[in-house]
Amino acid sequence: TMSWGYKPNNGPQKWVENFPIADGVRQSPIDIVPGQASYDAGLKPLTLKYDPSTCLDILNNGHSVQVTFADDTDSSSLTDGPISGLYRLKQFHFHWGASDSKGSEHTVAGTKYPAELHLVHWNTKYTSFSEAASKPDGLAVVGVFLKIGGENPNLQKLLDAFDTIKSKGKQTSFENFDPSTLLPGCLDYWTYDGSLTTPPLYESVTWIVCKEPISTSSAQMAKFRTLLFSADGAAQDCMVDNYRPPQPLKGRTVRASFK
Ligand SMILES: COc1ccc2c(ccc[n+]2C(=O)c2ccc(S(N)(=O)=O)cc2)c1
Ligand SMILES: [Zn+2]
Repeated sequence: TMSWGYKPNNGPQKWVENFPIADGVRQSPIDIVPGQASYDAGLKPLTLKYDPSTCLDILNNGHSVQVTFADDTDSSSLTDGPISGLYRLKQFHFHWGASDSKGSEHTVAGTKYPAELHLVHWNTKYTSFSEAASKPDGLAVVGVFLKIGGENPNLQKLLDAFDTIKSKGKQTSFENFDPSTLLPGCLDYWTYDGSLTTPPLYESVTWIVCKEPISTSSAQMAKFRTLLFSADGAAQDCMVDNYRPPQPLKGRTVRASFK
């Protein structure tokens, strides 16, 4: 049997067949409607402390491009914001479209961005990422939209590694990258209780979506589209449109850290 993907025969409309939680009460992504978000003065600013020496490698996992971090210490962490305790950075990855008109998972009043960055952190009240991944307060993912503007020199460091990880299963060492260089200047955010946006779709994510996008160029977006869903030797299948569309809010409240 084929594993899950983003095509008509194995994509988001089919995931519920093997992952019934796809129709759950706190699924992600969602359409964020700023006018309906509730400003919460109790929300703290995000504290993101990243140590570039924890950066390990860059991988094509067949669904996205992922940069993985050493998470055996608290060196790269998320605290404050809407969460309590300390969450360690495990990895970051992206979702993007076949064209600049689509690609993000969250949307803002129906607006799609060409891509979305996810920085995945796990709650150190649990002993590991794997244990945390299925707990209701196990993960916190910071989402950052990418919009078409000037070329992004920090993003380029990632793109320069893409030729060596073109196909599924390829990975290469990637050291001393500082993920904070991919954060917007303003860290105002929306937050809500959600899920992983890919199978197993665990309802374990506190979502923290930054209001301000970072920039990328059309040429840089084209570089993302040179990656392949397929492994070496298989028919070349361009890695594009690896995003899940927005899911029903089902009564959830989206809070804003800003007025
Ligand atoms: C069997 O247990 C797991 C647990 C997690 C898995 C996973 C397979 C793929 C991705 N993950 C992830 O960790 C994962 C999936 C989606 C996201 S997302 N796009 O940030 O919501 C982040 C992280 C399997
Ligand atoms: Zn993601």
